[in-house]
Amino acid sequence: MKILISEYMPESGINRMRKIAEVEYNPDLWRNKQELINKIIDADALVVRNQTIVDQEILDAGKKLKVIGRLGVGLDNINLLAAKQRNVKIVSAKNANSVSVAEYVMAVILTASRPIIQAGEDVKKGNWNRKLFTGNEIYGKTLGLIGTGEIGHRLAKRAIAFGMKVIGYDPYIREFDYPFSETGITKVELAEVLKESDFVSIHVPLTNETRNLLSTKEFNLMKKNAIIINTSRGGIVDESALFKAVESGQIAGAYLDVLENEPVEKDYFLLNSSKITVTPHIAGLTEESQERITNIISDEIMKVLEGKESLFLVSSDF
Ligand SMILES: NC(=O)C1=CN([C@@H]2O[C@H](COP(=O)(O)OP(=O)(O)OC[C@H]3O[C@@H](n4cnc5c(N)ncnc54)[C@H](O)[C@@H]3O)[C@@H](O)[C@H]2O)C=CC1
Ligand SMILES: O=C(O)CCC(=O)C(=O)O
Repeated sequence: MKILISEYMPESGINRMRKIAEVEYNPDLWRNKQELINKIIDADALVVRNQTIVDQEILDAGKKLKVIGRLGVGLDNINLLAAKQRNVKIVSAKNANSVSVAEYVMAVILTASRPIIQAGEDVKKGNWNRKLFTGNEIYGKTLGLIGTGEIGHRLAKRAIAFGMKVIGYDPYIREFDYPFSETGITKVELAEVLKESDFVSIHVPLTNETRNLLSTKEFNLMKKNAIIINTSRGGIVDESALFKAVESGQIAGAYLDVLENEPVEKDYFLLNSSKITVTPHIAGLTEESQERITNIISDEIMKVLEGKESLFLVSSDF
């Protein structure tokens, strides 16, 4: 059997899978579609992160393909319907990086509120500007969540521990899975999240419905001091409209871990705003989450290839 890995995977997972199959590891393969097509022809399994676009053409080429392992959560880079039609199973690492993303968002909220890095740099210049670096408390501020699933409810728990009020919009959440009484999130409509929040954090998948979910109309509802945090997917926030909203002072700023087209060059227009901070899709990337994800995905791929039951199969009911 052959397992093809087209993006970065920690060595421990690769070695685990070598016990049952030949493993071809090429972390840059996602960049070259033709090479991926050539290599997938005799692969039984494919392992990807979020950069390999697994479209119909790739799935057509993968005649022997039985399973795709997603080293993470978001599935917007995989044509799920085409995979289902070809009986290719998908395993994903549900919630294995949720704590990492929740902690990243808390770090952003604290960074936006207290200029510690800037104050430290100023002191190194020989200054002692105490008043200049007066910050804000996050205690009593409102965090608005768009999407209250695995990441959203973990973030709520952490924000509530800091004394924040947490409201959330998620029309599809199942109360049975995530009881709001236990998560501490007050369930509201999207407009209320936008009107009431000091921080708006996005935690929904990229779908036809969520593409450009936040654009000019939505920014116009927001407070002037509000900060948008997007760790979810580029494409959910309309980037041109965001740039205008931030530069015109309609909202205070944005922290984006994800962009519509990744990676970007240094002249990318969003990087020209001093009020927008972009990080290179790292919210879920910690040593701990990577170990969890690697173990789950390598184990689950082997289970599928050996005909055993996997509890990490993505539902084909979409
Ligand atoms: N930047 C990073 O490193 C990472 C990014 N992600 C992204 O975060 C997303 C969310 O991850 P999880 O919380 O684990 O997923 P999840 O599936 O547990 O939660 C997503 C929630 O969004 C809700 N939702 C779906 N459509 C919606 C809509 N139109 N309006 C409002 N709510 C809607 C669902 O009901 C669900 O509760 C992933 O799909 C992925 O794109 C996930 C992990 C790491
Ligand atoms: O760490 C990665 O490769 C991507 C994480 C992510 O975006 C996800 O899990 O959906």
